[in-house]
Amino acid sequence: MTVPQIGVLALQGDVVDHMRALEAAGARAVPVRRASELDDVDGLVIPGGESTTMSRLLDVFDLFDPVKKRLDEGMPAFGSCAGMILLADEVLDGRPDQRSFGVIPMTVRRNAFGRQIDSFETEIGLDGIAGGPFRAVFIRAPWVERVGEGVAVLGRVDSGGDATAAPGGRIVAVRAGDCLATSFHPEVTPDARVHEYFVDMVRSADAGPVE
Ligand SMILES: NC(=O)CC[C@H](N)C(=O)O
Repeated sequence: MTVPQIGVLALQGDVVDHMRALEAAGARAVPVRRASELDDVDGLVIPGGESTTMSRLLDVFDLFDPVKKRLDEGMPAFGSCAGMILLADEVLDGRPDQRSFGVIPMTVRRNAFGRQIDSFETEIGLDGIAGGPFRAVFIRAPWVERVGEGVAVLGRVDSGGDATAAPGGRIVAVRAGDCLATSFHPEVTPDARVHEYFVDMVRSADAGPVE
């Protein structure tokens, strides 16, 4: 597959920015609003927005189970912010009725930075992404408090002396197999490297494991 077709879950959130970033990264981007539209995609982006609302809309549009099925079958996915929350298998400070796909074994705390500062930008290094630090934009962002087996930590934010943070800072970017998740919003900056990284993941998933 030279030009992968990547869906952006288009129920709510910053869909258009992700589509533009995916196209800039060499993919064809399509919005996904109904289950049949999942059939044609090689990967899926779950955008930022509000995870509680997205969880509800996934049920209303009968999309939760079809998306979960494709994810369980190994479809590559990238979740940013609310999308990260939707990929987690444990959500703290969530609403009791909010659901997530549970494909990345990690504990995510919603609005975690909110108690310190609502929205902020900072430069962070990302493992596997060359070319120097990445300008990361955090908007009522979650952080990751636990990563399970098979989850690689790709990026952290300096926790500014926060004694409850793990050494090295709060985890804000992870990869588990063909799933990628960031607390921040790479789609709002012109730097397409995170989307390029995901597009490469989708290409290699299609090629299958290296023998
Ligand atoms: N920018 C975002 O996606 C914010 C996420 C939001 N706080 C949530 O819990 O879903």
